[in-house]
Amino acid sequence: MGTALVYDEEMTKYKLLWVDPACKIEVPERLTASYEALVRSGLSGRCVSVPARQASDAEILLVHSEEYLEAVKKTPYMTLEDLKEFTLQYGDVYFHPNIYHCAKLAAGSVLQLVDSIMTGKVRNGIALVRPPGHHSMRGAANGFCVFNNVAIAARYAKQKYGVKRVLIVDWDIHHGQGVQYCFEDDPSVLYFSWHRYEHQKFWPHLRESDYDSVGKGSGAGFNINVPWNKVGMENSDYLSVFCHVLLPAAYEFCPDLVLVCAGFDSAIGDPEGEMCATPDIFAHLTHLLMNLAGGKLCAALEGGYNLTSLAQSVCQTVQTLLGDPLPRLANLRSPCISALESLQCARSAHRQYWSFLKHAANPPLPEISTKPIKLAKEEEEPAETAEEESSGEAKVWPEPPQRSCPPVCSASVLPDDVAGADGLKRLSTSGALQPRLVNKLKNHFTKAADDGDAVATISRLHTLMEKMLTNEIGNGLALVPDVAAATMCFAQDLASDLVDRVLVVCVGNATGLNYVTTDGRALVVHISGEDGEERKSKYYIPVRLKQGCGDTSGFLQAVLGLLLPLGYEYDPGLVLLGRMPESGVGDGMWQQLIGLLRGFAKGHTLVLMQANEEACMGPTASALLGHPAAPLQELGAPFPQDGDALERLRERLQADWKMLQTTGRMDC
Ligand SMILES: CC(O)(O)NCCCCN
Ligand SMILES: [Zn+2]
Repeated sequence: MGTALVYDEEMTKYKLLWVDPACKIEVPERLTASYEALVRSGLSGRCVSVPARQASDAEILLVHSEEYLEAVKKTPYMTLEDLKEFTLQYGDVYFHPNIYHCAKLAAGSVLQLVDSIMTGKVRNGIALVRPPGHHSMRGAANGFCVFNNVAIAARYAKQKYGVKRVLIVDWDIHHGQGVQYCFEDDPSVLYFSWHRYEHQKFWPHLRESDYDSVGKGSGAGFNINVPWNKVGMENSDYLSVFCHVLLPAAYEFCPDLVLVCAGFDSAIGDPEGEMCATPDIFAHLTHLLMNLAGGKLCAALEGGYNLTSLAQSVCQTVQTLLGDPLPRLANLRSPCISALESLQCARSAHRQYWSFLKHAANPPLPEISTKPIKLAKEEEEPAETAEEESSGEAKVWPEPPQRSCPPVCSASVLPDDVAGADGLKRLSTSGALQPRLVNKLKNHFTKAADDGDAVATISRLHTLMEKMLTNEIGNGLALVPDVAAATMCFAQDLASDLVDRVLVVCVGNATGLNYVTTDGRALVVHISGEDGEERKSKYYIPVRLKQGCGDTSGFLQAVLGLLLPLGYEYDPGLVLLGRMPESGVGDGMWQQLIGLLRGFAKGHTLVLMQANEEACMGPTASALLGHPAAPLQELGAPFPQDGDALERLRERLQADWKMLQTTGRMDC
């Protein structure tokens, strides 16, 4: 199934008609720059074009009051003076004779997206709209927003399609207080927002934007705020919050639909956010949400005021929605102290509501100051767009890397003709495999299995990997006689000769995985139900689930809170996933694991399975081909001792692995 793109140039036909420094950045060019970049890159041609439509009164009234709607209805007939007068009653927003029409189109566009996804016409999609929506409230416009496009879409999906649980992820750099107010007592909508806050010194200066606003009444726990108290946040800060807060909660919530308040003012170069995360981060943020809700993801444009980073970020998002391999995020740095404090505060505030946080450390939280706030300097003279910025140095960043389209045959089980015993000889004569390597492999393998099929296996694996690294195939699946032996020898000999770093993930009990990985050429994470070999090096990480890999919630916590952050920090050139016989891992969890691992190494994943596991071939190949993983059943809490052990392991490892940190010094 495809990716929908909703865009209508009518939504460019309104603009600021008077002087207002706070609103000058919200210009029609935001939409044209985004759309034209999608056209130029060929991405719009790969999407299913879905027409915009006007939201009806009834649909708008799902969120807004009648008096507010009636008031906005009058604006098309107002004089310029009346429009200015009308605007004064709201904050940082402007009206225009055509904005009511565009606001109905913006809201209706997101509803069109919801229809296309819920009726199975497409898998996912994005609506390029303005005016944005997430600040607008039941009875008020605010922050360039008139109708709350995403809040209306959430209510619409529940009413029309009986959707039980909606996840709203708001990666815009401003707090969508309109969305928070709409659902704060509603446990069927989980709202997650990060936002520039600077201890309330940044617009909209709301005390309820802080991390301790967790929702009210039966909605307690279903509102997650992560305030950024400093500017300059980077990719690693964003990914840490996804891995250690959003994703565990999102999977535990188990949504039927994911809506994204896709604001790109959180990207580098944006005058509002002043953050340093690069446009390719949105490829990963999108990817990390795409295995939820069976892939039903609907993104709606919110903010984004640097036309260059906005357009690049939109393209990165759409290209991921289309299923293309992700760019590698090179040299992630450690999350900064301020980000770790925000992460820690959000986790502590939600500890009582989420089982994944049950065993999280619980240090005392800093006092939230009650003294009156001094507005940040830009409140007097708001920042100009990055292009026009004369004073400050204009931010520069590298063009996001090219992302090759996935090769046609993206998952491949090598035909047997390569498997012949002479396979290796051919490889060695072809020079593909240095003779010394042949001997090394042979003596490794001959111990493990009889000479014939061992050699055959090696040649098969090598061919698969070669094809991957030349991008002839995206990823691969190999059935081998002995997964443990194949994985071991592959990691130590085969792969490390062809890529600089191999992430090896072993699932299930296995003996003899005696990895000696001290040089960092391979990072081995072994998730099993038994005690692995004790940790010899930073690069061998046994993760033990006392309940075994069949315990999906424990397994998922290990994947989200350990494996993902490790993988991002390690940044492998290849991922090797070995499924040991009788691993006990469920198909759904197995598909989620493959889906998430595709985010590394530009999707180059090689899966090794025991030859006799035909039953698992289908689900594995489906996941390798990028089909969304089957939604997991509602997750119970991880078994106490596993939850606790995983938290203790994470705390022990964070000295070596910065992306595992979740606490800063609490001196804020
Ligand atoms: C949609 C949005 O979140 O980007 N609006 C930002 C309004 C800023 C007003 N100072
Ligand atoms: Zn914003």
